[in-house]
Amino acid sequence: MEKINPDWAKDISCRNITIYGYCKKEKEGCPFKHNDNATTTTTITTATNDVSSLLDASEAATPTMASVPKFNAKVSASFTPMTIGSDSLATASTTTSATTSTGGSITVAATSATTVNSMASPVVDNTLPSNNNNSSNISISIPATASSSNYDPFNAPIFTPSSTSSIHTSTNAPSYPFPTMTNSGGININVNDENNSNMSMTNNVPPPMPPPPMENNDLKYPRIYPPPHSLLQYHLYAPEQPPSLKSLLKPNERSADQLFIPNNIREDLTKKNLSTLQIFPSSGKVIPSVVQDYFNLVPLNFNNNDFLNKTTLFKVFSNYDGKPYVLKRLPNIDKSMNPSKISKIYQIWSKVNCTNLIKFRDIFQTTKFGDLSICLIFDYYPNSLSLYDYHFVNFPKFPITMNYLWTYLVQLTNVMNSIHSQNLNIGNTLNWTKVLITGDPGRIKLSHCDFMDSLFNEDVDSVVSSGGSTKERQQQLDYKHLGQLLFNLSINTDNFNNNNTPREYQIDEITLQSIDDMKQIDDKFKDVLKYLLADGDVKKSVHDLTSHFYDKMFMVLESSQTYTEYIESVLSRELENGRLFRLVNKLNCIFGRIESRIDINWSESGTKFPIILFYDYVFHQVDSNGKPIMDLTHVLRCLNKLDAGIQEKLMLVTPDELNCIIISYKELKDLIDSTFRSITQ
Ligand SMILES: Nc1ncnc2c1ncn2[C@@H]1O[C@H](COP(=O)(O)OP(=O)(O)OP(=O)(O)O)[C@@H](O)[C@H]1O
Repeated sequence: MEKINPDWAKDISCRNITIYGYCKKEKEGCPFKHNDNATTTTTITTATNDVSSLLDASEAATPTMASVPKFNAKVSASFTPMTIGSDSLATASTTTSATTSTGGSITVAATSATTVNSMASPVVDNTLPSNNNNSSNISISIPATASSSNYDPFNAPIFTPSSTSSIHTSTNAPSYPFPTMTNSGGININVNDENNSNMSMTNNVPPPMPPPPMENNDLKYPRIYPPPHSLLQYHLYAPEQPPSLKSLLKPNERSADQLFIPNNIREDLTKKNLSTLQIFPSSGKVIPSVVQDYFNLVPLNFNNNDFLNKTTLFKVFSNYDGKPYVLKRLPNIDKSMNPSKISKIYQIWSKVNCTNLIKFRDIFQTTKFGDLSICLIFDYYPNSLSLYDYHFVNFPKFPITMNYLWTYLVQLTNVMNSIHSQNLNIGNTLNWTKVLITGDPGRIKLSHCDFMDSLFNEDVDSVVSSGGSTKERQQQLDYKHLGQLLFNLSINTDNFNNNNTPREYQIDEITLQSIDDMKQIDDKFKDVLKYLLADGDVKKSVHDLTSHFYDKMFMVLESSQTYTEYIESVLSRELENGRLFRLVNKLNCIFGRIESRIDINWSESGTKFPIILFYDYVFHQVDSNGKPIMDLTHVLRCLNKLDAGIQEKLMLVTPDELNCIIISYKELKDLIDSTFRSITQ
């Protein structure tokens, strides 16, 4: 070790004080200055090889945070391997093996020259004295208060997003289709706007909502939901290639878009997520903010222009399990309704489990809407459209083909079978506004059964009466309702080409002749319609019904399975994302922690130092001019090798290129795993 000149050392603050808050060798004759703890600007001299003092000091008591300089990863361990013949490679190759880590397998090579401990170099001032070439005097500014560690997120001022978009103040902005009323928050909601009562929603994604006119400007919530800046930009993803380029690809080649989820599926799922997460500026008066166990009410049937007195649908979140549900409110309930009837309805209907029926979850009475309402809770299927909207209203319209008709028939037979087997009936809710399309290919769910009838008209015991003639008659009527629905869809297939409102025929308007007259559907389907709509004493059954189209059930099964396999293959492309995300999370959890700044294990001679170098090697690559490089292939390759824990070795070099570590991915993986485990225990 070089002898230290006490004359100049006495004016220089001891590095151990800076790093650890005290110096073990102070009483043993350490020549550096020790009585200057209060200063916030320190000078470190690195002209010595005093690594041992650094190590010794670490064995003592825990230093205080305030005296510890901030570790700056950016200036510590970023290295890009240079081309052969460059200076740095020459430096690296002339290194001599000096120390070995505790694991025994991590080789640290160090030059005879002394290095600055980058762990202890927070804010570099670059005020290097020009008269001393061998030593690096670096001025370090330590903030008087460690701002990051003192930050208290709970006491920080609340951020209230606000938008300056002119749309908020525009007097021409369309208003809500709700009754005019003023609430405590100053929201003025206007119902009588004819232009807006038919608010069209492509794929049922509500457009960004324009704000209601404000009475005062003190409102603290964002006025557009979702805020425009949070809408995803789909075009940022790999666009599909034109067919001409696609055909040039060899069988083993892939274009960028083929490596990811197809754009249409991603867009669809993203829109669904967006709808699920959408919130509404509830003031607590017009729409209550909490109803029983449910909160964040967002109206779903925007066309409802008698908001207070009609049945209303809301998307809600459950306070119990955090999932989204649909709350259907039946207003103005008779106060004399027996609560036991309500609970019986729940017991009966919640038992029905069928993939083609939206699950009924809960029922309760509430006065939160200003009257006595009954609320029914169902599963929520974002962006689902009724058959009517899907085929006749929404843009683009989907033409009704024979395949759609068979698919619908099979699925609706399935739901009818499930409901009848529980001794229940569907009722007249089996129509094209209550059957929802929830996905491809033509996946449908019945959204609602006749709860109203059960609640208001029937004796609740008749709802469960088994084999009773009333129930049987109602079940037989379900076949007619199914026939009516399918007939209405069939007869309006041509409606796709014109803009006429589709005509809805009542059961008694449908004749055998009108079925025969339909040119657009095949004879087999006509037979099914005739069976469903036939009058007479013959008792209809699901068994007899399916005998008319059992071969079509195979077709539906086939298309459903093919689609499932397609979706599985798409899913498998994204499989690695989760794995790599977990790995990146793991790395970020252990890297750059405040406590690691004072931990000797994370110092240049510590066992964890390879993690710092590896992190910079993966994410902070620079080119030979020091310019940052963004090479995702490099990142992916390194992370995959790390995850696999292969034996391949890599050389990690400190930014000053004076030290390097040769380590295998396997050793790195073990090191990262053990470090992660130690902080999660
Ligand atoms: N469970 C659900 N998940 C997602 N969206 C739904 C659900 N139920 C209904 N919707 C959406 O709400 C729209 C309106 O549904 P529905 O016709 O049942 O309500 P409504 O107009 O209040 O009914 P009613 O005719 O009883 O007044 C549907 O077309 C569908 O887009």
